[in-house]
Amino acid sequence: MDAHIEMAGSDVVPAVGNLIGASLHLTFRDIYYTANKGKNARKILHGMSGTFKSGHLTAILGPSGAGKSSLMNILAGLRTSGAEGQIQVNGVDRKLKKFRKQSAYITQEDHLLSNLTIDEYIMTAANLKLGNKVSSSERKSKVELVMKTLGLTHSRHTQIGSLSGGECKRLSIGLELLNNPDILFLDEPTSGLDSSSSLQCVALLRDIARSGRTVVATIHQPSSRLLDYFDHLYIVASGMCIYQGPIGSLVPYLQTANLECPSYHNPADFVMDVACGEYGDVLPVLVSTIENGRLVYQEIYGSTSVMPSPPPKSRTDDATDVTITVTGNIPKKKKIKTYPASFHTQVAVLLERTWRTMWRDKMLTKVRFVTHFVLGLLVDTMYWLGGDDAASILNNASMLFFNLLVILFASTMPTVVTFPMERNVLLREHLNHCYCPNRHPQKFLEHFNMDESSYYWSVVGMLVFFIAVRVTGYFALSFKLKSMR
Ligand SMILES: Nc1ncnc2c1ncn2[C@@H]1O[C@H](COP(=O)(O)OP(=O)(O)OP(=O)(O)O)[C@@H](O)[C@H]1O
Repeated sequence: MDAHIEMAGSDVVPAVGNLIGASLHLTFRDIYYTANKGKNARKILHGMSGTFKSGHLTAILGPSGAGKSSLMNILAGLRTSGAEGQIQVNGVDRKLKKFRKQSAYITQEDHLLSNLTIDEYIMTAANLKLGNKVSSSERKSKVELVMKTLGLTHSRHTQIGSLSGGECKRLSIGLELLNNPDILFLDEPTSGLDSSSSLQCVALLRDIARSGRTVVATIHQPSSRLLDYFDHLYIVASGMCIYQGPIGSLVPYLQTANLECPSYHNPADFVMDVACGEYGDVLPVLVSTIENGRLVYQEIYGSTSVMPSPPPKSRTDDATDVTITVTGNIPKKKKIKTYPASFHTQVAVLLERTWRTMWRDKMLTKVRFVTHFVLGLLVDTMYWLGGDDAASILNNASMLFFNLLVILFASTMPTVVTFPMERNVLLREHLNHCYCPNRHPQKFLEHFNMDESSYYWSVVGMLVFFIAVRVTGYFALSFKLKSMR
């Protein structure tokens, strides 16, 4: 381990120890996933099972297009339509609403506002996620702890735009750690990082797992050094599980199917080649040996053991396609308070954040000033002396209407146009019940059967409509002015 990693490790372990997570074991059984409906339906996952234990860092490994992200999205509750199967937390069927509070999902790309410093970013997130019930001093100490945990204390006053890829990734992880999730899902946390930063990031994840959390990460082509940090390996090929168990047992397991990993060869590279079919059609053998993830390959005994079996009776949960078990009386629905921070706190915190980003983004602010000034001049020329005459009362009304339109569109347009880019951020925040627990952007698009291209077309349509309203308004007004003269 190089000096860089050791520094991160020694910084991280005691600090993470203070952020203890409840032990939640995640078990899933017979997960099927079909993308799209009707003619375009495509089966992606074929009855996968598995178990991810708390205190373990699990890697989901597999070639591109094998179904890693699909599986993780289903387990995280991000994807529900088209998915079937049973998902349990500590042997009890997953309740999606509760599970979203217990888990966090960190996407591959870091969607961070570049103008804020680490300090400001974490404090803003703490104010929103921890809410008013946690005192200001407690919030501050939690922020300090998270920064120390992630080794970000030294760069606390650096703006996000100037951070390295590794620091951005650690910040994304830190933001999710604030509300102390018990299960952490990470989609390709090492993508775009150099080997040293990747090791540092995975070492951090292992320390987080050691504090009693379940940490699951999809990973692409890990080096053998990186692989050593993981406790548990779950290998996916063509939507099925071909191995589940400790890293050290992978090579002996492959030997049972007459697949000999060459000496000094990275087992991860070898198993990827196997998964891609370079060693013949061995996938059915491997899938049936491990029973598509129902079994865990044991390192010590060189054998497989059966996962704890979930109870059989089930009905379909209305929020998901995943089945849930019915036992005894159904408890009365409790009203769950979705926002930790009050409405006023949210408004105040977000206004402050917006003000900071606007103030620091001088270029955008100048462009906005110029745009409004030019628009103001245009409106002025169009309605010049319109209000002097009582007969022009209609012009006054139309000017007020026009101004309202400008204010409305000018303020909503940036949000509307950047919505697809922001979608992942919203999605993540949605999962953590941060700001918008009931507004699921992906669901919103699915509901209206919209993909991103149709979304863009609707934005273009709105723009055309806006321009048409303005042009007709202008001609109608000049015609009216002429007829009045
Ligand atoms: N909505 C969809 N419609 C059609 N095909 C889909 C859809 N979603 C996923 N797929 C397909 O399912 C397969 C698995 O996708 P997934 O993103 O889970 O793979 P992956 O293992 O995570 O790949 P990568 O490592 O490249 O991200 C891919 O072939 C993908 O094209």
